[in-house]
Amino acid sequence: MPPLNRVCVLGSGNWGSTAARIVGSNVLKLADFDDRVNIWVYEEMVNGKKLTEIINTQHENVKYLPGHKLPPNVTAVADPKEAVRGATHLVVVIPHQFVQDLLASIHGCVSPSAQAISLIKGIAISSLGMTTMTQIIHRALAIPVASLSGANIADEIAEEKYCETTIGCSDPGEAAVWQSLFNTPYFQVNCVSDVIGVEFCGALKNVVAVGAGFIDGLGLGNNTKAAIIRIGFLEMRRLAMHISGAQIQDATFMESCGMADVITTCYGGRNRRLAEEFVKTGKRMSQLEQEMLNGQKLQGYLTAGEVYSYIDGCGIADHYPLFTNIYQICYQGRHPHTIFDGLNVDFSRDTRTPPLAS
Ligand SMILES: NC(=O)c1ccc[n+]([C@@H]2O[C@H](COP(=O)([O-])OP(=O)(O)OC[C@H]3O[C@@H](n4cnc5c(N)ncnc54)[C@H](O)[C@@H]3O)[C@@H](O)[C@H]2O)c1
Ligand SMILES: O=P(O)(O)OC[C@H](O)CO
Repeated sequence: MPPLNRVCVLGSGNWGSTAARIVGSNVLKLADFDDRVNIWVYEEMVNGKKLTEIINTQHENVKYLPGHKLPPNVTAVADPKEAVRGATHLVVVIPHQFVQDLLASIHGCVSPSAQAISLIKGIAISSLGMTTMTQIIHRALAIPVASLSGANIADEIAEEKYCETTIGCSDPGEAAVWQSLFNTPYFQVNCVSDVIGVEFCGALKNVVAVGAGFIDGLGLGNNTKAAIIRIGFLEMRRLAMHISGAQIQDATFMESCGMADVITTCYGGRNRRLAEEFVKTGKRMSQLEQEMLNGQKLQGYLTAGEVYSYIDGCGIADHYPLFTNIYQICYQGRHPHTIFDGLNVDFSRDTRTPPLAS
């Protein structure tokens, strides 16, 4: 009999713990997967005890996903090298600012026949330009990497409220395996071949969420927020197409990872909530993150900085007035009302859809 596949979840925050809950339950139904699922936990003390010990005895991540039990076959491991040992399927789900350090810590420990999926919403800027998380993981581990992103507020999924998600995977066989690991009656997975398009959507919507939070903080209404969502969505698509061109499919933007995620994040996400407080209190985002999130991390204001450094470096910032305004409000002390400056951009030539025959 061939050896069983084994999953390791790298990350145990709000979404990481929720993903481990889903995968931990699904592997029990899959004959070719080992029941044991390791979850790498960035170790910390919670109420005088190690978080790994709490998870392994109470089967609950009391700090990042309180009130929801993890299946007992999910085992918390503090050493990332030990966590990935023997894993055939890596689920990478940590805040994007920590991914490089994590990958360095497991260098040489991952089986060359393993594969990975990134649930991270973020991008990175390097001398190579703007890179996605699947590209970074692939470069570090030299294994195939898929992406998963969608309108997925973790707390709602932990409560098993129906939603959809999108997996981007170029190999249909591997996509089917990832789907079997994640799909549940309340978490409906749709697979597409556009790996990078899925993750660009997930990363860039966090910047739009910051803009939506500014609108809420200014006390403006639903129509105004809808305008920011529409323009933000078009800037997301324009930037993704600019960077990866033909690799990205227009249809991806209509999946859960695209339009649906922009909507949910602009109404219910952490980035939106803290951006609203930023306007109301005048505090910095990093301070609000520390005060309000109990260790959870924001991606949106960091991504706004990364996006701006890229578009400014390329001399194309004037094609992205909303992203530029959000960056300048976050980092340069501009008043949130300036979010509307220069938003009358023509996006009509961005679509690749041919005109309908008359
Ligand atoms: N929470 C959600 O609703 C949600 C949904 C979809 C996608 N995501 C994405 O998933 C990714 C992970 O977010 P999350 O919500 O699971 O995390 P989180 O924000 O809830 O928690 C932060 C995590 O980072 C860990 N951490 C802190 N310092 C660290 C360090 N130096 N090195 C490594 N880890 C450290 C903490 O232990 C904790 O596990 C992000 O890219 C996020 O955008 C989140
Ligand atoms: O809480 P946020 O703003 O990090 O968003 C969470 C998810 O990405 C929504 O799909």
